[in-house]
Amino acid sequence: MSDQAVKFYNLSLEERRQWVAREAGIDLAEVEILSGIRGLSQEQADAMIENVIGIFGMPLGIARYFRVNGRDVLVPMVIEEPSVVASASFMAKLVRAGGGFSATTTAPEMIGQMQILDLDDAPTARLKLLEHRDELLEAASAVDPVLQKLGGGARDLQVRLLEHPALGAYLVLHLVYDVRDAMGANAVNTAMERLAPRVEHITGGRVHLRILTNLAERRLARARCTLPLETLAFDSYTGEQVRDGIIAAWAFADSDPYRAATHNKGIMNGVDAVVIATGNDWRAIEAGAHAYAARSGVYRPLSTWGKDREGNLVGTLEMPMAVGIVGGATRVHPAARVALKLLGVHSAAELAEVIVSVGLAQNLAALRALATEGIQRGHMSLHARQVAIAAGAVGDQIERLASRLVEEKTVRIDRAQEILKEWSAS
Ligand SMILES: CC(C)(COP(=O)([O-])OP(=O)([O-])OC[C@H]1O[C@@H](n2cnc3c(N)ncnc32)[C@H](O)[C@@H]1OP(=O)([O-])[O-])[C@@H](O)C(=O)NCCC(=O)NCCSC(=O)C[C@@](C)(O)CC(=O)[O-]
Ligand SMILES: NC(=O)C1=CN([C@@H]2O[C@H](COP(=O)(O)OP(=O)(O)OC[C@H]3O[C@@H](n4cnc5c(N)ncnc54)[C@H](OP(=O)(O)O)[C@@H]3O)[C@@H](O)[C@H]2O)C=CC1
Repeated sequence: MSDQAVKFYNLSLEERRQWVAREAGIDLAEVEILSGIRGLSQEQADAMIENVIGIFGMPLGIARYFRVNGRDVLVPMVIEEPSVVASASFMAKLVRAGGGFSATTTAPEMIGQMQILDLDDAPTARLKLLEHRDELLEAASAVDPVLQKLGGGARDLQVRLLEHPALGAYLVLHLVYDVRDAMGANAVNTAMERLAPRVEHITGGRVHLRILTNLAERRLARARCTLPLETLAFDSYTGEQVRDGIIAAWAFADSDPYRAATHNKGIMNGVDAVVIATGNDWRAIEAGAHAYAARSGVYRPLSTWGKDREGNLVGTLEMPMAVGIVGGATRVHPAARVALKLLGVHSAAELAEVIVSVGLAQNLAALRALATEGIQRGHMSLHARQVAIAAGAVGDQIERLASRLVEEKTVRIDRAQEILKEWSAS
């Protein structure tokens, strides 16, 4: 990046837009679309969902310093929570010193599920389906010739035998479908609905539900980073102390689901913000993440933290990442389109690699703070501006009041209101 030294957060909004346009080599007009100045129109919103009466705004910030697989990337993040964008940038800066994030993905394979009921003999029906595997895969691929031409289509078919007191023995057919650069829900759901009559014919049963699973365990994104001790030391904390503190914090999450839930929430702070900015379905990503975290039967952290032979801190994150760069709102929402351009990603896999890196950075930020000075100093000092606004501050008062709250170490709305009263009385 040409201008690493600039204190981005000290620039005015307009200067930040100009800086982003310059850095990313995109038109200022496009940055204005990303910024919402000329973003989603009422008419576009009206066509996206039902009963529209307007557009709900959210802040969009840019995380700096990310280097993913050797490529510098400015990351658009949509989030209402203070300190997330700042801490993502901070951790990306630290990780950069150790070479940046390395990220990979598996094939973009989603799984569709078909529930088959009213079977005379479920185990026999299962084998019959498997005997027709090739025919069913061919039929499923033929449903979407465009996807097939792009190299996607049906990849595998599995049949599970399940039992429930309400149903007795029944079958669940899994269709593994390569959806290329889409999130893929529509392609998979269409294929499942088309296959159903043939599956009923083969099994003699009744096909009930036909829908993809959000436990996209075949579509994983993985990121890792290595932090030398000198990048971890700060204030009175040595690199060893910070490293070991982070590892101990991770071990807590790895042995306690109550902590793992919060640990993973920190990861999702980063993941969701980019997923939303790019017009992707964050409920799908959330559902997949938590189901994956609980896949062993115990809810566990999605990341790991340990040390390598040289004593460096090493972090990894692995999670399902069903995101697209086509389909859904990704090409409909004008700001999502510019967000994808800013990220410079040309495939769903590349997007997933950036997102999982941001998730890992966010996890590192929270653990670093929790394992040392605690979360409140950094988080609350940035939260103070929101508290000031909630208390009724406007214009210049916001920054002034926020600074005073941080100085007093009392970032509370009642105190903010008191100060505002004092100011209006004087
Ligand atoms: C908040 C910081 C970054 C401050 O950290 P600091 O040490 O005060 O920051 P600094 O002034 O030394 O600046 C370091 C870098 O941080 C960034 N930075 C610094 N200030 C700003 C700002 N105003 N606006 C934008 N960026 C900022 C910026 O990149 C800067 O580098 P520079 O660009 O100057 O060379 C740090 O304390 C931190 O990382 N804290 C963790 C915050 C966090 O994790 N927040 C998530 C919300 S809490 C939560 O929801 C999840 C949780 C915690 O429960 C999860 C869990 O339990 O695991
Ligand atoms: N459980 C869940 O998570 C569910 C989610 N959804 C929603 O589904 C939407 C996402 O579905 P999705 O199928 O991704 O979206 P779309 O159906 O909008 O777009 C995907 C389609 O784009 C076309 N396409 C063009 N180029 C490519 C390419 N390079 N790679 C892949 N496809 C390409 C293909 O269609 P074609 O071959 O026809 O040209 C493909 O089927 C989201 O809005 C989500 O919220 C819906 C139901 C359930």
